This record gives sequence, structure tokens and C-alpha cells, in this order.
Amino acid sequence: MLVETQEEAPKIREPLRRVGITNLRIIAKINWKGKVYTFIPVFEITIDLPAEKKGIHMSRLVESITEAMSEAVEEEVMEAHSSLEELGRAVIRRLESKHPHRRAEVWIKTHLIIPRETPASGKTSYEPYDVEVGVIKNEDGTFEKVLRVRVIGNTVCPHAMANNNGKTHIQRAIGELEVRAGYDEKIELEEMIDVVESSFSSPTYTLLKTVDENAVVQRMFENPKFVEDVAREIFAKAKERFNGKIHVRVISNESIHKHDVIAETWS
Ligand SMILES: Nc1nc2c(ncn2[C@@H]2O[C@H](COP(=O)(O)OP(=O)(O)OP(=O)(O)O)[C@@H](O)[C@H]2O)c(=O)[nH]1
Ligand SMILES: [Fe+2]
Repeated sequence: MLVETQEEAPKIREPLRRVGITNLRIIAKINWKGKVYTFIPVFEITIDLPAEKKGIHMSRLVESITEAMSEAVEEEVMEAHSSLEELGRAVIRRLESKHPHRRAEVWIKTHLIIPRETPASGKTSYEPYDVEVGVIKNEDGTFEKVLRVRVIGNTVCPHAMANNNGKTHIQRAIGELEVRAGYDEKIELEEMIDVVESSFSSPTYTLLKTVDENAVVQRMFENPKFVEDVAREIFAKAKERFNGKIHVRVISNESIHKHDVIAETWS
């Protein structure tokens, strides 16, 4: 007979808000607009723990994830989940029948690979973006979601350009956009990525033929921006498009310093 240590009273009767599993890697399939994508996401799943319980039954959180995945893999994937947030909610729904809790969170971190067309040769280039989706079931049973995208672009400094007959310093920059909204709000990760990527001096590309490289350099110099300009542009576009709490952070890896510069704002 197994001893259920988790059910015993702890020495220190403090409730814990988030207890669970993190850095769990697994396979996931998403049927996004009729096309099947396979991901190797990293999961974090937590529930609250009341003051009178020593611990949670950790394996039940893992079971909620593995069972939600198997329903996708075994029943072939057309019944699979239509978005990462829908997958997160399906995991929480399974957890409800396995482990008592009042509040639950599932965080799914992965990469989206989006095919883009190069600016001059029109070839297909596959661009990687870091995305993270959080699905939160509140104590009143309502669901909210947090969508995060991280995009690599570039900035051309307008200040050096104005003071050096057009010569200037150029650097890669990273734009991070987070939208926190009610679960049913229609917000697409791809659209969030486009908002960030269109706010740099120029997007970056994996594949660039010489004609493409020329086009990117032309566009960069036609579009000099401070790190502040990029953050403001992302924020303004995101407020217009997405109904939720917006958080923007841009870091420019300055090529003239050993440090970076940052601009951040939120609604
Ligand atoms: N709460 C808690 N569990 C831990 C900790 N370290 C390891 N464990 C887990 O204890 C789990 C086994 O306990 P349960 O999940 O309750 O497994 P079980 O009792 O066989 O299964 P159930 O019948 O579903 O309760 C293992 O999966 C371990 O990951 C810890 O620090 N806290
Ligand atoms: Fe147990």
C-alpha cells in the first residue's frame, strides 16, 4: 500500500500559489487552419496548494499533458488542437478530473517557423520566432491567456546618421510583445509577430541573395530608428489591433558599445 505523503499536514501551514512541473519537453501537434504543425514545446504547469496539504501529486500534472498529447497523436491529428492556447486549456480540463485545485496555469514555450518571401529575389526563407502561450484558469473558473512573441530585427541609428554625412552604426535588435487578454479574445501569434517585425528599421532574413541583401540595406537606411522609435511603433500598432493588456520591450545590441540599450512600456 503506497503512503500518500502529499496528503499529510505540512510543518509550516502556508498555502502556495504555484506548485508543479517546469522545463518539461514533449511533442505537440497543432492543426492550425487545417495545416498540421509539430512542435517540441517546453511546458510549465502549476496549481495552487492549500496550507493543510504537504504536497501535490506531481505525476497527475504530467499525465494531464501526456494524455492531452496522445489524444492528438493516436487519433491522428485532425482532432488535435487548433492553437497552442487551446492545447493549454485542454491540459487544464484533463487536470480538473485528476487533481483538486482552485487555480491552474499552463505555459507552453516553443518556436514558430514562418515561411517568408525574400525582398528582391522572392525566394522562400524560413524564419524562426520564439513564442510563449500561457493559459490561466482563475479561482472563479474564468480563463485568461498571455501571448508572447520575440522577434529579431535591426536598427539604424538616426543620430549618428545626422552627424556623419549619412554614415551610422547598425545593430540587431530584439522586440518582445506580450498581450494578456480574456481567453476568447481573437489574437493570432502571427499577427503579433508581424506587428513587431514591421517596426524595426528592417526585418532580418535567414536566406538573402545579393539582390535581397541590397534591398534590406536600402530599407534599413531609409528607415533609421532609435530603440525608442521601435518600442513606440510596436506599442501603437498593438494597442490598435489587440484587445488586451499590452507589454512591449525592445533591446538593441549596440554595435558601438559593450552594453545594450532598452526601451519598454506597457498599458
Ligand atoms: N509534491 C511533490 N512531489 C514530488 C516532489 N519530488 C518528487 N515528487 C513526485 O512524486 C510523484 C509520485 O507521487 P504521485 O504523483 O502522487 O504518484 P502516485 O501517488 O503514484 O499517483 P496518484 O495515485 O495519481 O497519486 C513523482 O512523480 C515525483 O515527481 C516534491 O518535491 N514535491
Ligand atoms: Fe499520489
